[in-house]
Amino acid sequence: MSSHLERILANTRIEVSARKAAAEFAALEEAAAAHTPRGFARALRERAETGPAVIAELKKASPSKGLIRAEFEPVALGTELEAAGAACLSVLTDEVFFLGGLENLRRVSAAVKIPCLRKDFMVEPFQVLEARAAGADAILLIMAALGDEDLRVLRDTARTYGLDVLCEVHDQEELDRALQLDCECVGVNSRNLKTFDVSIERAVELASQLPDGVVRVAESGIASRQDVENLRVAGFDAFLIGETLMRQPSPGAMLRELIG
Ligand SMILES: O=P(O)(O)OC[C@@H](O)[C@@H](O)c1c[nH]c2ccccc12
Repeated sequence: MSSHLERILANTRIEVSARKAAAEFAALEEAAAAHTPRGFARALRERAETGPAVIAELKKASPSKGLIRAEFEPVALGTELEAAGAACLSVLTDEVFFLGGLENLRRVSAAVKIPCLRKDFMVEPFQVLEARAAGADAILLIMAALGDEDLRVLRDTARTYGLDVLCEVHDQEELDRALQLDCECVGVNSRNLKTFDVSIERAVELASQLPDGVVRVAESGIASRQDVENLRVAGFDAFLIGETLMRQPSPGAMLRELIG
């Protein structure tokens, strides 16, 4: 039986190779050159000095929760969350499972000043070019998704394009691998992508293993100000929050409550 993650990755590979086959590389390179990456890790580190640094995620739907937000206007959401104090944004670009898209990233990134993460399942370097061309300032690399060699190639490509990397782990073994990759940010995902179980306690446990040199990001299942506080006390600098914001009529008001 294949896990949720394997299903998503299989679909991603098919879609990426189709887009790559149809791509106009000169136009993509031109769009990439027109976007100067805005220091995702730096923005988080600076914000963490004075309070919780939130990466607010624009997520319309997910395979674990189905439709999360029916009325989904990415630019309005992004600007609202920026005004409410988000340090960075995360924009889902997977179309099939998360009802996102690169077009959302392109529009949101152009409308805000804060750095934007391309949230997707990165399996090959072409997606890094796409990310920067769509205005991304950082990409996500999921340790559970790929072997070390593929991850290294993606990290090198991100460096070439000046994008920061958020390395996602959910256990000690993945954390050890992530540290070998030497990424700017390490995220502990409280959601197991193979089973979709969520456990914030697991993130708290792993926090003490994260070195000082990286931006420590707690991901998923953060539902209250108390959750943010607990994770902060455990040692996290930054908090990736999607569903809790997206379920609210006013995500900005909710964000103020979480960090205020
Ligand atoms: O909506 P939540 O529970 O606040 O979670 C946000 C984010 O952590 C989650 O969307 C996520 C974490 N890692 C991922 C990898 C792919 C897709 C999505 C994710």
